Amino acid sequence: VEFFTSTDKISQLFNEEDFLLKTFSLYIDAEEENIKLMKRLLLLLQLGSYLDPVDPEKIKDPVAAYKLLRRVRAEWINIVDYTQLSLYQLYQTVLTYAQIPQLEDLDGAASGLIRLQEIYKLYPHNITKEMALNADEAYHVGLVAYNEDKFQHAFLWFLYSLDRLTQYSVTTKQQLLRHLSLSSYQFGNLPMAIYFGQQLLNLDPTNDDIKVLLDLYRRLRFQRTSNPDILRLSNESSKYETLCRGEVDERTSKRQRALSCRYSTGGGNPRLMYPPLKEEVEWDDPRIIRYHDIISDREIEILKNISRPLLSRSKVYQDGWDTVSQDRVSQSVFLQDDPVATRVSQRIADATGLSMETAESLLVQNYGIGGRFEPHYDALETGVNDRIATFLIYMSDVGMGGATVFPDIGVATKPKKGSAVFWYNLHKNGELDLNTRHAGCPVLVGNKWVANKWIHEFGQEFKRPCSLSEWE
Ligand SMILES: O=C(O)CCC(=O)C(=O)O
Ligand SMILES: [Fe+2]
Repeated sequence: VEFFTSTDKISQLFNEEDFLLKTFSLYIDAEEENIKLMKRLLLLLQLGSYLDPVDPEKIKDPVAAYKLLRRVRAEWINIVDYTQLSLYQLYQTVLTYAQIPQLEDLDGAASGLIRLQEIYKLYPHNITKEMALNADEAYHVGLVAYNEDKFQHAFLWFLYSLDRLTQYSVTTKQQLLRHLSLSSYQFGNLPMAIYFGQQLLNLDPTNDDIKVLLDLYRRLRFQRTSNPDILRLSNESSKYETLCRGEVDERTSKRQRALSCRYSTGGGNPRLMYPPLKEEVEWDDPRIIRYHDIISDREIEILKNISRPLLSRSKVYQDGWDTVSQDRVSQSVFLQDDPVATRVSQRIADATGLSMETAESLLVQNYGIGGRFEPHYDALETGVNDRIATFLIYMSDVGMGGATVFPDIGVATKPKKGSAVFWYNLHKNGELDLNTRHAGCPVLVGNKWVANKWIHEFGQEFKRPCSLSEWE
């Protein structure tokens, strides 16, 4: 199992740990019992050989020899049996089935922290407000950042680690100074690289490796002038990141405020008479509609419970393949033939007026540490029967972060439990609507559960007539 890509999986670790502790304790008790038995056996055998020692003289007697062979064999078979009683093998099997976080989980979780830091512009001490990392943990996060070529973030984590170094830390001051120097160099701040290199050399005058590096840095220093401030996080960021942080520009929010809200019965659909749908237009072009209270808390609980044991790492469609990607950190499952999913699907059909005949099964998703889905189109651009529309249901509120954002139009929709957003990915002429590019922002605090319904083109011919116009 993979843990870091689903907060729900991580919460299962509580049970897992409980199980591990209990079975370990049982195993020790059983082994203890076994050792007691073996000690008693040893005593008996020692006693037997004392009372009835092997007498070389007697061996000449064939009957005595026969008896001796029998006795020794019986005793040793007994010992072999006793030692095989050991539960070691069995316990090993239990351990191989136990779900212990892998190294990939630790690296993935660290990578999630770094992504949060990038998008929300956080310093290590902001991100670890409630719960401080110790020097070793911070060093690990720094190394992961370094390996991802995020040298400024790595530097800040190494500095944080240095600050927290104690006599109990496994990480050494030498390691940290070296990495502070290396990441400064990689980031292009040579004075800082030289400063930390020199500190290391003072501490460890025989370190030839750092002598060579220092020499290089000093020579480069005279050739290069760039001197970026490694201690300050830059203010530049993409539209996607700005939206994730909730910085919406004035024009967008004005236009958004001018949009409308209404109750709808889907043109007199009896299933929607009571209660009627609560529709809110979140954006006009492309039209993004929010449906409030489209799914009940009870239905949400059922969908989550069914999905929980079935979740696995989400993939992205790339060059004809579904592949695991850093761009999509979540776990998900397509729910087939589930009565609640079917009921929800019917409600989506009623709300949108579209046919669900060719739609995909409901996809339930849970995000992990820094869980996200980087900007993408839902349409797969396969040419035929593409994903004409998306119905995205929010099955949880999210403490902080986790908005769905559309960077090309500057719109962010916040998760609100029980509500959904709906939009067309394709124009009426079948072309991809380039403004529907969107992303799920990293989850900063809390759990994020969503369910997607991807609706396809076939079957919508009379429900959403196509157009020959270039403009629709
Ligand atoms: O989680 C979100 O807010 C967006 C999810 C999404 O875009 C998708 O699953 O295609
Ligand atoms: Fe999407």
